[in-house]
Amino acid sequence: MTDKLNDADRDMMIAPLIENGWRMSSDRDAIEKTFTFDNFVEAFGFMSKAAIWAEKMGHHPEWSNVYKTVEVTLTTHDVDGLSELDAKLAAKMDDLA
Ligand SMILES: C[C@H](O)[C@H](O)[C@H]1CNC2=NC(N)=NC(=O)C2=N1
Repeated sequence: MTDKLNDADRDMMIAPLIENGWRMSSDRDAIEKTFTFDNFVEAFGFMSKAAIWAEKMGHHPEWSNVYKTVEVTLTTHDVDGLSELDAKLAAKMDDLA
């Protein structure tokens, strides 16, 4: 099982994501990002591609979609907080968007 990130890991893996539009959740150990696309088809296309990666990784986002906006929250339920898997999935989502 993956471990919860320590402070040094957070500086290395989470800080760059924060620079790139991710934010810390205000109420739990999770990161969040709002992705905005040109239209619904682009938003849903992003979700389809991200879903395939998530399944491949065995690590799944909490997310919702309204028209061209996708709200994403990443955390690792197994450790009740952020793990390396969240950092990896966040970086992959940034690549796909
Ligand atoms: C057995 C399976 O790999 C686990 O239940 C995975 C599935 N996807 C998951 N996704 C997330 N976000 N957190 C988890 O702890 C988690 N656990």
